[in-house]
Amino acid sequence: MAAAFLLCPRVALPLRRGCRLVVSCSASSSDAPGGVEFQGRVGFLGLGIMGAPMASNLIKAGCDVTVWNRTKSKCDPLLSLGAKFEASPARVASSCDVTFAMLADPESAAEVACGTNGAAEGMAPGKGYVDVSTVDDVTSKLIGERITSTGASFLEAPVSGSKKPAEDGLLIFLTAGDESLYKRVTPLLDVMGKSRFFLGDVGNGAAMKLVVNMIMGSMMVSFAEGLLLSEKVGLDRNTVIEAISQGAINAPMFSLKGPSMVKASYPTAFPLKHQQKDLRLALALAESVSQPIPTAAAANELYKAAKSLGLANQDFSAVIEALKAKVQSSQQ
Ligand SMILES: NC(=O)C1=CN([C@@H]2O[C@H](COP(=O)(O)OP(=O)(O)OC[C@H]3O[C@@H](n4cnc5c(N)ncnc54)[C@H](OP(=O)(O)O)[C@@H]3O)[C@@H](O)[C@H]2O)C=CC1
Ligand SMILES: O=CCCC(=O)O
Repeated sequence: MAAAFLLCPRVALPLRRGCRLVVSCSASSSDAPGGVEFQGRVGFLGLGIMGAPMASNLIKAGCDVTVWNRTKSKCDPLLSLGAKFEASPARVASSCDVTFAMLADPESAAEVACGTNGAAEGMAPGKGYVDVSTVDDVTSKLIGERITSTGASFLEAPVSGSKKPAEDGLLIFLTAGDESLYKRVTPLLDVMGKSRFFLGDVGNGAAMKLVVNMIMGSMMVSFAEGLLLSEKVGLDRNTVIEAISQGAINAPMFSLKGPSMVKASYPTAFPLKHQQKDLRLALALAESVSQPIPTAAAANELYKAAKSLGLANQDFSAVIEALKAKVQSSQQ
């Protein structure tokens, strides 16, 4: 799809009221060949590592975007790009046609949607709420029920892809819920992402996201073990990374994170605390259907150990430090 964008660029036409975003590339909006358009005002709640670049891409595409963030100063760069500000999620929702939310975890996603001055208070028939945070299916259903009780529509749409894909508009949306809202926001998803899946009922998007991140969390631990073993047996770790990149277990994550892990540097793209949250939620999901996931359970213990070493806000690749600490404690 990225290649298709090169051949068929997206066209953004801002109007006086709201956003008239015309996606002229049928490859990016295959369910409406010949182009689809979104008309209306767009709200964005939560301007962290992911939310800020996603909202920024919507503004750059010509959308009329209104933002809110708990820490207000994080709105400033978006306001400089032309965003409007409202003082609460409820006010954003009542002034916008569709509101996106990118919050840290189930607790914050539920609070921002359903709490006092939360988005639900500003919702009404004809409006839509799209939660792109990574949460569990139970939380997503709770948010969905509260939003739809106002007559508004709800779509869960967690994303694969990290800080750089968010900046580059190359995320992967794993959506579920109201299909007409999905179709309505397709042009917006295609500004922020390179692909999208519609998975049916609310909960399926959350479950898909947790499965993907469960695999990713275990892969990272296995990679970290490999790097430490390589070092112990005298192999050059950068050569190990290069050899991996040529073979069947090649993954962009290894080439991207490996060189900085060798240098014990963990610039944050995906915070370790969020990876541990996703493993915790995946374990609960597996428990709910009596599915054993012992490798993920072991990986989760290492992320918990890394958090207790003060690494919660570092990149999740810092989990390697928990393995190093294990070696040190076994030598004492
Ligand atoms: N980073 C990544 O690579 C990816 C992250 N995700 C998921 O996306 C979500 C956001 O991640 P990311 O942007 O990295 O996280 P950040 O920690 O950078 O941002 C979290 C956001 O949630 C807000 N927040 C936290 N607690 C509350 C609360 N109690 N009330 C209101 N707002 C709150 C923060 O506000 P404040 O600024 O005030 O702290 C901030 O806007 C998470 O669910 C994560 O798992 C998904 C894909 C990739
Ligand atoms: O939830 C975070 C996912 C990070 C990624 O897909 O690279």
